[in-house]
Amino acid sequence: MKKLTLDDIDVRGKRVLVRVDFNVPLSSGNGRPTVSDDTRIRAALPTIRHILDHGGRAILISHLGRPGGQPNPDLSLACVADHLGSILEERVRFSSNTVGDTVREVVDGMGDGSVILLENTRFESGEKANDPDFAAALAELADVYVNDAFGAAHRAHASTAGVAEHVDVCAMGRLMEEEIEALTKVRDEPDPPTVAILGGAKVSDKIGTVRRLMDSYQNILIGGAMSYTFLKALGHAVGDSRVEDDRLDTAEELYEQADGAIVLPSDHVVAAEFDANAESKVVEGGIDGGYMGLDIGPKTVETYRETILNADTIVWNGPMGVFEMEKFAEGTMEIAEAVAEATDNGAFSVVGGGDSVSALAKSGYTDRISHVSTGGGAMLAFLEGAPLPGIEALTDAE
Ligand SMILES: Nc1ncnc2c1ncn2[C@@H]1O[C@H](COP(=O)(O)OP(=O)(O)O)[C@@H](O)[C@H]1O
Ligand SMILES: O=C(OP(=O)(O)O)[C@H](O)COP(=O)(O)O
Ligand SMILES: [Mg+2]
Repeated sequence: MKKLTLDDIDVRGKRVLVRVDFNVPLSSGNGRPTVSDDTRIRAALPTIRHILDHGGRAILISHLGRPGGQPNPDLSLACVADHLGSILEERVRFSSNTVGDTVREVVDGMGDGSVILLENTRFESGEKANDPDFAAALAELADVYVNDAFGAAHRAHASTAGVAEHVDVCAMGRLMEEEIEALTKVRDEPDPPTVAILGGAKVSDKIGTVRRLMDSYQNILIGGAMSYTFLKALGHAVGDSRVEDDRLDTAEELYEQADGAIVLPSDHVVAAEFDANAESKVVEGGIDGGYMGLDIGPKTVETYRETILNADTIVWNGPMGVFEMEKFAEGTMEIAEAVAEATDNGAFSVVGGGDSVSALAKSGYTDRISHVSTGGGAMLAFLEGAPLPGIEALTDAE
């Protein structure tokens, strides 16, 4: 079912509540945190610009990280408001409250063509619970609602789904439109040979995707923390690596069903501590107690590289290791290079996810990828054909 877009709505003089995905990586040196990768902020600019240029008032809402329904100063969106102001070249106000009388007064007093960012929606327990009262409180700030948060479209939360039940006109933003168009191509007509590369930390979210991707993707290369849940399930020693113990059965079942399509790392970069300065070494086979796997090893890189260079369609979500730390970044950087090379040779490549895109930017290969998606979990959910609550909730177009 087609949904309303910005072209179908009149924003002039209206309070436009825009859900964006400003869940961006931050780096905190001394003092206030700063945005270390602003891909998701830049991706929302066309929607924000459209609203301002058409005399609307943009009220931006987003989550940042996983604060668990409690205020947490380390996950405040204040620094994101500053960053947005500098790239938008407009004054961006910030509200340290997300809902309530004070916010409503501020929003009601906004001039046409002005913009405000509200504090992290996940500081409120009603956000993830999709609590109708919290959704209604958000809706009080809106004449129309726009969802441009593709990266969070797989979440049925108050700011991504519930709020739409309380607002008459709910439309997609430009980024949402663009993502759907680009990803429909890799979902519906992927040219073989196909490869999906999956890694990162959000194992429980993504492991189920493997089941669906197995139907359309011939090779599934696993890296990152996800590897250790699979390896442990198959009886390998994984030491103190990050494992989701309640997914072991799923992992084993998937591996068997895949009949060779799922490939796991054969060597690892390990360390005794989760620390940028920890001493690291490469091990093959099992990982001893006291050590944790923090990156894929050189042999694994070589095997994965070969498969990637042979592919005509490549989808990648999730870093191969803790790329934020120099010592554990190499696997991710090498895989980024292989994907860029394959793309130069004619493959169609899609890389998605907040952290994956940040890793890609670090590698310098962003411009050599066919489509860079702002969604990780959302992109995988879309590719497996699951309905995305953040899209479903919007108003149907005639
Ligand atoms: N072996 C590992 N152990 C612990 N964390 C890991 C490991 N490999 C990758 N990670 C972490 O996974 C995070 C990104 O995961 P995720 O959010 O799932 O990816 P994306 O944002 O691209 O969808 C990164 O912060 C990275 O440090
Ligand atoms: O960063 C996000 O997803 P991603 O890590 O899969 O790229 C989205 O903002 C969703 O965040 P969530 O997985 O905490 O709901
Ligand atoms: Mg992430």
